[in-house]
Amino acid sequence: MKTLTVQGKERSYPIYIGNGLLEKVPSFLKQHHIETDCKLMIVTDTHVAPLYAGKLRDALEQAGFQAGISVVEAGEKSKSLQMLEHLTGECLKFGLDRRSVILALGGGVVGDLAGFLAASYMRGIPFVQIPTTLLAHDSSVGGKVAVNHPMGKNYIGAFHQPLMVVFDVACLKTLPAREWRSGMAEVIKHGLIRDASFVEWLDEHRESLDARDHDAMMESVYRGCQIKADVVSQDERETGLRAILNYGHTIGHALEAVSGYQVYTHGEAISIGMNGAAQLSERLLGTNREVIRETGRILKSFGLPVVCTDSWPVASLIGIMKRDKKAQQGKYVFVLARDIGNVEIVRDVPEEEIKRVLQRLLPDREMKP
Ligand SMILES: NC(=O)c1ccc[n+]([C@@H]2O[C@H](COP(=O)([O-])OP(=O)(O)OC[C@H]3O[C@@H](n4cnc5c(N)ncnc54)[C@H](O)[C@@H]3O)[C@@H](O)[C@H]2O)c1
Ligand SMILES: O=C(O)C(=O)C[C@@H](O)[C@H](O)[C@H](O)COP(=O)(O)O
Ligand SMILES: [Zn+2]
Repeated sequence: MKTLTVQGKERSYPIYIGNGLLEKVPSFLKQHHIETDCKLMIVTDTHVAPLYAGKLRDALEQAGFQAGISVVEAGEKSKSLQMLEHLTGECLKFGLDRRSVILALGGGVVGDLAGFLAASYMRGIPFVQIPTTLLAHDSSVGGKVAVNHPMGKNYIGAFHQPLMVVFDVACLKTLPAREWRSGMAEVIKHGLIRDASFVEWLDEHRESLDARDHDAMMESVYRGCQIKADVVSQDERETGLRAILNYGHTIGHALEAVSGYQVYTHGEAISIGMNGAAQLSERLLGTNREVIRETGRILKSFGLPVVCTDSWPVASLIGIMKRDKKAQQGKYVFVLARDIGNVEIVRDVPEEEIKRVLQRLLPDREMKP
């Protein structure tokens, strides 16, 4: 097992990464002074529940804990206020109090939703992130928890750091291929924003990663989490540096929202968004063409899309980007690439430049005005 630490302003917490860690959750809880008289609620989704919820509950019950299970429909649609209200009712019925702990067992959807439940239940109770997707190496670390609003992604949320993150890489073996690839987008993102040698490593280990070789999974999750933890430890609440973790997200979030969360996975949208951001970088920072080519090449080599096959109205995309959380006084803020492994935050990006790049990402001219 490997361990990383996220240094928070008020509190630090560990990220445990290893094989077969689900069974160890009870002992991790006890190490963190969660005693068996604290009620637990496992929040999970309809795909993950039959695979891992029983196993986790059995381990907890054997150790003397009392744990309920709440299952939400798999998919982004569950990141909603309605689902939050439903889960709050489940917790009340099960008798959770302020000493209780929520266990988020699943991908980023469950992590964001159950994390926000923990942030708001009785004004805040502890929670543990137990990620089961590759992408959740990103979402489980850093304490951004949220649900979506009909007008866009993650508009209703909080910063609420978990008690710990327990990443059992064995869970990744059952992940559908498309979700594996989607997770690779955020792994690659971590390399692109901070560590060119990690991008090289990913490139060299593509075959073992595609085969989900244990050592390759461990290394990619470890290095991805390490970069995320390092950034979050320096800027927990996104007052500056942390915004670099949003590379590809200004366009990516707009694509997810415009398509009603039905067409792209988060990682696919972010992949297209990173290609768009790389292209903007050439225009606005004079970044070398080779960086743009390399960005597209590495994403494509992991089976990720870099352009849209469906067409979306540019005006709608622009409208959503205007409401991006990084935007200030109506000005677009983008994370742009100087080089592989080196990005910067650029304020006041001209709308014409964004439109120009969108034209290159979209297939059908008729839909573009
Ligand atoms: N909070 C953050 O910092 C942060 C960071 C990145 C992404 N996110 C959010 O994360 C969400 C995307 O997360 P995701 O890609 O994990 O999606 P997800 O949670 O929807 O999981 C993807 C799919 O895989 C299934 N699944 C999960 N684990 C499985 C397993 N081990 N075996 C088989 N199937 C499994 C799920 O049921 C789902 O159908 C988005 O809402 C995104 O906005 C948040
Ligand atoms: O942790 C962060 O900070 C990130 O930006 C990580 C992103 O991968 C993630 O998708 C996050 O949820 C985006 O946050 P938002 O503030 O743009 O909604
Ligand atoms: Zn993301």
